[in-house]
Amino acid sequence: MARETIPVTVLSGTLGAGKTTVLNNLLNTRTELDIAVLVNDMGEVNVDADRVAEHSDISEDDEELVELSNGCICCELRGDLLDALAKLAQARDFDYLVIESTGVAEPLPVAQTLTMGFDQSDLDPTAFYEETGIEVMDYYELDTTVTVVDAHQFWTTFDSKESLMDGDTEKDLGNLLVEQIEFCDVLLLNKCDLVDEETLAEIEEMLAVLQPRAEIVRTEHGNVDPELVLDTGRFDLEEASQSAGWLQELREPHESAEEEHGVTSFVYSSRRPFHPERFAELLDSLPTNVVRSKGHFWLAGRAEIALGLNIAGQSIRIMPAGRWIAALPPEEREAYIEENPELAEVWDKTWGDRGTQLVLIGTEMDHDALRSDLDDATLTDEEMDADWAAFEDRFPTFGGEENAEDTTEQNDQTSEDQAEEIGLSG
Ligand SMILES: Nc1nc2c(ncn2[C@@H]2O[C@H](COP(=O)(O)OP(=O)(O)OP(=O)(O)O)[C@@H](O)[C@H]2O)c(=O)[nH]1
Repeated sequence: MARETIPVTVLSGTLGAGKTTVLNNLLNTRTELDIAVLVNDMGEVNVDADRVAEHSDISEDDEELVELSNGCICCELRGDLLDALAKLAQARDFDYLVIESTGVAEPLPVAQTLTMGFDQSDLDPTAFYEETGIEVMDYYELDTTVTVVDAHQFWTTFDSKESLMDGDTEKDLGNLLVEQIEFCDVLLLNKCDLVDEETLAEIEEMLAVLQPRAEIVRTEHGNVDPELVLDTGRFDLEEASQSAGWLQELREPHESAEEEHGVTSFVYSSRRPFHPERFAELLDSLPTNVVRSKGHFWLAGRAEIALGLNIAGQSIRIMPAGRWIAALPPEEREAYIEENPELAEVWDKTWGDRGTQLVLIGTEMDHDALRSDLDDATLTDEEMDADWAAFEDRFPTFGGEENAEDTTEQNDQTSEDQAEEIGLSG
């Protein structure tokens, strides 16, 4: 069967969710596809690759089993990933590639690496690429991104403050889980044998709100019908990047009806700034049934930039979310408003575009109580007239807050780099 490009499935999922088990199942299930495998492991010894070799027809000496160890393919090994795949495609004939990423990998950068290659990405070209000019997209096409979710650990992951080191970066487990859920085409809810029906239904409800686009499939011991994860043609970078539930909710806010298991989402909007101390206290004591929150907010005393909020389980991250249009030099501001006439509708005479928009997703949330708590954290009429700079402010400050450049877009992919975990309670 002659193909122009080799389709690729990427398996993500937190540590121990069952990625290797799924992979072994795929390799052992009779399919007419000749599958090559790339396994990424953080350690020096690629344990997962050993287990794939042990449990399938692919041997470790086989060129169709590629190991990338000692790092993560979503960060420091991105260039190595491109090289390894290009070399693999040159050396061997096969129909399909499955990549098992480490439990700490973020799926978006892996997908970007595979779809953009060296030419369009910020990666330094490797010697192999300089020499051959061969790009990974010449051979491959990302077909399906799959996230394996551990049903047994699901709620505990959100309740814990555990984090893992990925190289020099500390990654919070709740955050990783949410990122992996929010960026994928298929969600495998694995380890269903360990969880009762009620809990499974509750998790499924949450998954569907966090990621409305993905197909959700229950599995036990990674047993999945290959047709659901191989050659589905489901992947689309643009769609996948825009598919997170919180993003859709921000675009088209609606009060979601309570489902059977109480999972809901809503958008909180306000045109008053938060009082830094009261808002910090509120975040400190946020009920644990708020599982996810995302958006930007206006903090009194921060006239230049919007701050971004990223809550996943117990992890709260604050990052710069872009410069207020109102804080741009007059000429730029006017040019921007001219290009975006819809801004006129929300423009406030005094404060311009400053305001707050947050999506909250959770189980059995009391929307009215949360809205009222959030309202109470905004400035009172009296405080509106006070000196905002005098308020106690525990929120992080960011480089360039005085003269932030080119951040008119509410783009948290770049600002995630500057994200700070706020140790509000500590
Ligand atoms: N009870 C039960 N155990 C499972 C299931 N799926 C996997 N396991 C077990 O869970 C453990 C972790 O599974 P792996 O497949 O290694 O998970 P992984 O995601 O590859 O783990 P890392 O590579 O360490 O991130 C193994 O002991 C599996 O046998 C399941 O559906 N039910």
